[in-house]
Parts: sequence; structure tokens; C-alpha cells
Amino acid sequence: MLLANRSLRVALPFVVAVLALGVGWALSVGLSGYVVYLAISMVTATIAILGLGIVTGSAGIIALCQLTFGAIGAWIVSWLNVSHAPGGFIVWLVAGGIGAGIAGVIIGLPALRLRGVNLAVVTLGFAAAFDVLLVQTQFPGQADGAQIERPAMFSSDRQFFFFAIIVLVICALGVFLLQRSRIGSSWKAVAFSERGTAAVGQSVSAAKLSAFAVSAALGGISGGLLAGQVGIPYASSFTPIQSLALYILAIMSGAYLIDMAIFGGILWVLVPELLKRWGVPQDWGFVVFGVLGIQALTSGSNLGEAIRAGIRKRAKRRKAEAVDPGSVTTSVLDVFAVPEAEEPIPADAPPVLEVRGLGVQFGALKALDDVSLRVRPRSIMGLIGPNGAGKSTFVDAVSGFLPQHTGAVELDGTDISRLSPVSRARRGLRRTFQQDRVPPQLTVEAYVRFVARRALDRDELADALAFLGCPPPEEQLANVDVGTRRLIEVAAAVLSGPRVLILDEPAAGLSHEEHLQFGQRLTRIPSRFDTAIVIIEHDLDLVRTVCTELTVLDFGRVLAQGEAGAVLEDPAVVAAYMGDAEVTQ
Ligand SMILES: Nc1ncnc2c1ncn2[C@@H]1O[C@H](COP(=O)(O)OP(=O)(O)OP(=O)(O)O)[C@@H](O)[C@H]1O
Repeated sequence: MLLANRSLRVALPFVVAVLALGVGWALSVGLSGYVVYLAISMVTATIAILGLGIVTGSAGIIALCQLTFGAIGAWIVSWLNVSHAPGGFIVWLVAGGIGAGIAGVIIGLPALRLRGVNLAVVTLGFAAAFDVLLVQTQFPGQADGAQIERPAMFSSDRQFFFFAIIVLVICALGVFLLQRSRIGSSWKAVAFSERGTAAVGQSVSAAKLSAFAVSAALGGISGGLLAGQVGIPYASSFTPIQSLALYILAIMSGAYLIDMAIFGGILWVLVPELLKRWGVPQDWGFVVFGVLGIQALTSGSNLGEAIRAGIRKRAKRRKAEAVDPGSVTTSVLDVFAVPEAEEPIPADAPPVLEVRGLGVQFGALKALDDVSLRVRPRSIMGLIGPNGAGKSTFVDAVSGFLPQHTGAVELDGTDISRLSPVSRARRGLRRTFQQDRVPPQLTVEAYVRFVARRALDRDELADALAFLGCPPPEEQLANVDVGTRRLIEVAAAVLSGPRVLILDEPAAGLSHEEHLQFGQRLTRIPSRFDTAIVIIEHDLDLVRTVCTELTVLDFGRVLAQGEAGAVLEDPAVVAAYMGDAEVTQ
């Protein structure tokens, strides 16, 4: 049954693709000549919007030059056409996509450093500059009236429409599969938190540049198709203002969702066409798109998300009515029956993490001063201290987010002090954050697989989720409360098989009951998953229950260190905590 479900899930996109081809063919035969021409425009716009859906919708990067990539694709197709390059239109179209993809990487390079308005200016500036260049130099063959040769099998408008549908289906299927891959998860992760992305071993630059490349390649394919549609492309089809309007359509519709990209493509053609029929100048279409964009930006959501949220809400209500409340408790209790491979660690085993003389200075403030500690394999060390003691600074420095630190950090005897956060994470030093860094656009399963960075079978994944009291793999993270998301973050990090896992206040946001349960589960992680844990926690009850060893920081220095019980009774530690309102003794 499970196998049948899985096969169905794998086959479904391909079945939908074949059905879409069937519908496309029927439309190519059934629609009137004029509507067929409009429908080709709809398809080319949809492909460009699909690309925008990746860069803006998934990766959260502003890019206002999508039609410039279209112009690059059209230029390459025109040039190959006048050069009578071998392979014909289909090969030229692919070349246009690749050329635009390369341009996308080049334009994406500033995006590694720029954000928001600055990036908008750069991309719009590129669009404006390219537009001026195109108007001056024209497309190859434009002056001589050289028509672009369509593929022999798809030479009429009807046939070319079906060809455009085939291209759209291939692009949409590619985007669908990419969105569900590691690359797609990296786009959504980088949109939510760059630090969170780097901390799980994913290069932020690779995530951003791949989003730009794929998006621009789709823009190039769209432009190449448009060139084939019109025969002789003109710069007026690829102006910066049109790129802006397309961007607005993409954010308004939620174009990272394929159906909404198609909806955006339909609007792109339908609005000007309706205005034309009503005798209103077509440029008013930009005003309509502008109003829709303002509405989307002010509501903070998009049409696709709103529709899906409504559907999910109804499904959840129906599911809640059907669930037997007793069954949940049983599964949580079952988790504690899972046997663990307990191999004793020799007392003289070398530390997995050794920090020596760590120092961090912010201006005149010494946030960390000569901090040293050793974490033994499969141990749980608590890192505690009053507010502002330097705990989070310690985690940032050890995990590579504060490269200016002094002192040494060794993982399994290897000095990692000079490595980036990504490299440290890949070597098995994982961390979580005090703030929520779990991208809500992903499902629990997609997030866990992305963080784990290794092949996980479904049972292993479901087991670890249940072990930490997390929701099932198919649950959308947007539907999960922040406290539970922190647990999913821990489960995912644990499944990556880290040598050391540093948890920065992982129980924040959990109820008292969940807090206790979390503590119980935490004590079993080291032996079950063969990892050592360093936990920062304010709740000394939890610290007392789970930690074998403690390091206490105060004003950036180590105040006390050693066996947990003894450290908590140290008069200096008690004095440091006196009056700290957040501590519960
Ligand atoms: N980026 C920064 N620039 C300047 N000062 C900073 C910066 N980050 C932290 N600090 C300062 O360094 C000191 C240690 O801060 P840190 O956040 O590490 O403490 P903490 O023990 O984690 O506190 P809390 O328990 O409240 O999270 C504080 O005085 C803080 O104001």
C-alpha cells in the first residue's frame, strides 16, 4: 500500500504532463487562428513567469530584468538563424536558454552582496542598459527582414502553439522536480535565512546563483520562443517596463506555484486584450498590474498561497474531526520503547570538540575572553550564564559566523578555526539558532532531507520525527507552531549525523509539559544518534536533568566548569545568577 502510494506520487507529475500535452494538442486543433496566436504569447509569458517564480518567489531575490534574459534568448536564436547554424530552431532555443542562464549568473553575482532596493536598482539598470543597446544595434537579421525559421514539423501557428506547449510542459516538469530537490529547498531556505542556510552546510552563493541561472534560462527560452512566434523580434517586446509588469504579476500570483504561473501568463495576455476590445489603450494594462501588485505587497501574501491556505485549513479541520485522540499518545509512548545501541565511551577518549582560548571583541567590549572547553563524545554539556554572558557569541564563533575570533576550535582533533560556517557544518559541527530559522515554505520532510544532507529512508525519517515528538513528514512547516518548529530543527540536525550539535535555547516556545518531554528525549539523543550535544538553556531544571557537564559564562569569561551538580552548587555560580529573573532554580 505504502509502495503503491509512493509510486503514485512519483508518477503523478508525469501523468499530469502527458494530460497537459493532450489538452494542448486539442486546443491547437480547436482554437480559432487569432486565439491560437494569443495562446502562444500566453505560453511564452508563462515560461518567463515560471522563471521569476524561482528567483523571486522561491529564493526571495528581487530581479527586475526577466525580459532582458528573454531578449538575450531571442537575440541568440536570431543570430543562429541568420548564421544558418546547424541543429535548427530547437537547438537554437536550447542555446538561447543556456546563453541567458550564463547571463543570469553574471547578473546574479552582485546579488550575493546586495539586497532589496539596491538589487532592484542593479537589475532594472541592467534591463534599461540592455534595452538601449538593443534599440541601437537591433536583433540580428532585423534590418534585412530575415524571418526565423520554425521547426519543419511546427511551421504553422497551430503547430507552433503545440510546440510551445511541449516546451512549457518540459519547463514546468523541470521546475517541479527542481523545486522538490535539494536545490529547490536551498532556494526556499536562503529566502528565509541566509545564516540558517549556511549553518546546515549549504552554500548561500550556490543557492542564489543557481536560482538566478535557472530563472534566466527560462527567460531565455521564453524569448527564443517569442522570436519563433513573431519571426522577427523587436526590442519593444522586451522593455524594462514590461519586465517590471511581469515581476508584479509573478509576486501577485505566487509564480513559484506552477498553476499560478500559468494564471499569470493568462492575465499577461488577457488584460491587454480585454482593454483593446473595450477601446481602452493597452498601456492601461500596466496600471492594472500595478494595482494588483500593490494589493499583493500590502496584504503580504499572494493569490496562490491564499488559495492553498484555505484548502489546507479545510482539510485540517476535516482531519481533526476524524482523528481518535487516544492514538496520538500511544505513538509518543511507543517511541520510548525503541532500543538504543549503548557503547560505553572510555573516560580518556579524546574530546570531539575542543575550544582553546576563544576570544571575541565587539569594539571596546570583550564579549568572550579566553574561553576554553572540551566536549566528550556522546556527552551533553550545558553552557549557561546570565543574560549577556556571551553564550550566543560563543556559538557564533565556534560555528564560524564570527571569523574574527581569536583562539582555536578543534573538531575531532582537526583545527577548524579558519573554516567557513558551511565547511564546519559539513564536517559535522551543527548548530541551531535562538530565533526561528526553519523555512515555512517547505514540508517537514523536505526540510529534514535538506538539513540532513544525506540519503534518508522514510522509516528512519519518520522514526526520528516521532522520537522528538514532531509532526508527520508531509506536514507543511507553515502550519506548525514555532515551538514545534524548533523540535523539527533539532530532529533534522540530528539526522545529519553531526559529531557535535550545539542547541541555542531549543526549548524556547514549548509549554512546560513539552519542555519536560523534550528534556527526556534529549538525554537519549547522544547514545541513539552517536552525537555530542552542547546546549544553551536558561531553565536550570532542564539543565540539571539533561546535562552531565556544565560550563558557566559570566561577562564573557568561564566562571565555573565541571560536573553539572557540583557546578550548580558553586557559590560563585549562585552569586552570578542572583537576581537574574529568567532563571528558575
Ligand atoms: N554584534 C554585536 N555587536 C556588539 N555587541 C554585541 C554583538 N553581539 C553581542 N554583543 C554583546 O556581547 C555580549 C554577549 O552577548 P550574547 O548575545 O552572546 O550573550 P548571551 O549570553 O547569549 O545572552 P542571552 O542569554 O540574552 O542570549 C552582550 O553584552 C551583547 O550586548
